[in-house]
Amino acid sequence: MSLEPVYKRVLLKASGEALMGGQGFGIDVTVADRIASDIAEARHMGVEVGVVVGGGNIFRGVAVASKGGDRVTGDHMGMLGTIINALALATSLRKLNIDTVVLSAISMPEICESFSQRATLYHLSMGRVVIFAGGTGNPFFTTDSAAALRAAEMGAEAIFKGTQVDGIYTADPKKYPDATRLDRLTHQEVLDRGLAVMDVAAVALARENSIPIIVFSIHEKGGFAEILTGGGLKTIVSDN
Ligand SMILES: Nc1ncnc2c1ncn2[C@@H]1O[C@H](COP(=O)(O)OP(=O)(O)O)[C@@H](O)[C@H]1O
Ligand SMILES: O=c1ccn([C@@H]2O[C@H](COP(=O)(O)OP(=O)(O)O)[C@@H](O)[C@H]2O)c(=O)[nH]1
Repeated sequence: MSLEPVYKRVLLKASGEALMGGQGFGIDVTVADRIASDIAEARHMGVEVGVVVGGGNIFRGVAVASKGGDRVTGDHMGMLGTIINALALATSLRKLNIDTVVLSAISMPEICESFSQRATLYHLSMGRVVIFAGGTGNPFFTTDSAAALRAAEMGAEAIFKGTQVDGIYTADPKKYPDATRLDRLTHQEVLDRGLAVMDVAAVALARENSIPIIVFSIHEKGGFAEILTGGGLKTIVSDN
């Protein structure tokens, strides 16, 4: 029995670290395949899906800068990492016969299409999963900000932040095991309480555009579909 989804058009943010699985670096194909199967389930329910993939499993600009490298070059490396991840996830989706297109914020026409809002809306209307690669295309930003930006551009009803933990806690649960999960917050509360599950710029952009953020664990098989039908463990960030 499959339940009706509560949402029709959503943006899923999958962190690069999630794709790494148990490895120290790179992409674990079994994890990419599993995340793809969750996205396929959403498509089979008729939900239109845009995906922003992170790149933290390959490079982070700050890590390059902390070892004496140039931050902007480091961020360029990070953004290229997100494109590698996007191609891997697209491959996993196509293995499941899910029509998928990669749109990159950094033009590389031999490899994938360039991002535009017009292309995004066209591909969504054709029933394709749209994977947004290259973050925002600018250094000093994150793929969380790209998620908020693309969600606004595609008219997503909500941002689904698939992460290592099953919601927003009173403090980072990895550092504070006594922290408790919060069911509901406003964007302003996330900012005021410094709940660092998503960066400030991303939360502020989502707030400006009245887009709810739903934080859930990307590691639960079938979790995305469950959250889409209104169930599952999660935190909802919304102003109403
Ligand atoms: N208040 C909080 N509630 C939940 N997670 C938090 C909180 N503060 C920090 N975090 C951390 O934020 C991480 C989620 O961000 P995510 O984007 O998945 O990871 P990364 O930034 O490494 O890519 C969690 O793994 C968690 O350790
Ligand atoms: O708009 C963006 C998005 C990403 N990045 C770079 O790409 C890296 C990987 O992205 P992110 O850290 O957001 O990935 P995630 O934490 O989701 O794996 C970042 O550290 C930045 O160096 C960037 O410069 N601009």
